[in-house]
Amino acid sequence: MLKINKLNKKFGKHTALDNLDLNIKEHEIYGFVGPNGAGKTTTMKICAGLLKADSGEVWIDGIDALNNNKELKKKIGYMPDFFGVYDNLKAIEYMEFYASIYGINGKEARKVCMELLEAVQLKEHYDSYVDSLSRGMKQRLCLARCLVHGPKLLILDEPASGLDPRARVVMKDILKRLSNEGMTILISSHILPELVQICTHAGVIEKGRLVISGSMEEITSARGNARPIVLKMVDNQEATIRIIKENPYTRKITILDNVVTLLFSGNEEEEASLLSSIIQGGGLISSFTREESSLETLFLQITHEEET
Ligand SMILES: Nc1ncnc2c1ncn2[C@@H]1O[C@H](COP(=O)(O)OP(=O)(O)OP(=O)(O)O)[C@@H](O)[C@H]1O
Repeated sequence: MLKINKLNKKFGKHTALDNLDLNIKEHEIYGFVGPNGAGKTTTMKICAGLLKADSGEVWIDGIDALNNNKELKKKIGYMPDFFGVYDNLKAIEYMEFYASIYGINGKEARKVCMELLEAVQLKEHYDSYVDSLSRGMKQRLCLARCLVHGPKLLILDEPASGLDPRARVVMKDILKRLSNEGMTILISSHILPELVQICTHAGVIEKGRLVISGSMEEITSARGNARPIVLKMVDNQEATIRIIKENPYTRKITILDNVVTLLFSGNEEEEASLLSSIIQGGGLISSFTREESSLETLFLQITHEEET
């Protein structure tokens, strides 16, 4: 459904995309994960025909997307991370405005728009002003607007950002339903546990390159049995970190606030010995657990890793 070959984009001297390859098949919900500035938005904007690439190819449902903007627009629905809404319009007027852009008018527009409002759980709000809707509702309205012309590929840039947990669950359910109905979805997010729940496939992008891609199972097992030790430091962090770094079985260490994620090659005994030396060294920690390998730890490993 979406095939990207050797895509390149520079902003001045800065390389945003560096020979990026990506392949998403029909009906996949593909999570696009990467740290700030990795190139997610740039990739999505190029796929949506909003930004010119320097070189490379993008194929969407058989269309050469970089050279066929008109056909491309019919194939995709793009929801940006920051979206404008028309606050002085009612929800149904907002939808019908977008429908008219695609040549859908009158009774047909009303029917299509009401169906879509129902699909995003906003049917009862069809007559409400957009500015009276909550952030989650506005985001769902924006999603409904992206669907008005029946696209085959949805490109969603951080659709859950700024949403409270309940609104995220609603958004997730809607996306799952769309996928079950045949939609292919490319979705970027920093909220990694959420991507794990919703996505069938994922890829991690860093510095404009795809560093890993595949089904969720393939990805989480790709790094073997890299089950990290996660520990929470309460006090004397410097001593704890020094002791961990000095341990001969420490392979990689990631520190985010007071949480250390550690790739450790030792067995259970060596693990216990590490814990004991941290405590003897004056480190105060509130938890020390060996976790399952997950997309989140993999992401940390790939993107924030610090060689020891
Ligand atoms: N219009 C622009 N002009 C100059 N540099 C840009 C422009 N747009 C993006 N960049 C740079 O290109 C790189 C990739 O940016 P991009 O927005 O694609 O990253 P991202 O993965 O979407 O990040 P985030 O998660 O923060 O949204 C960054 O270093 C960014 O600063």
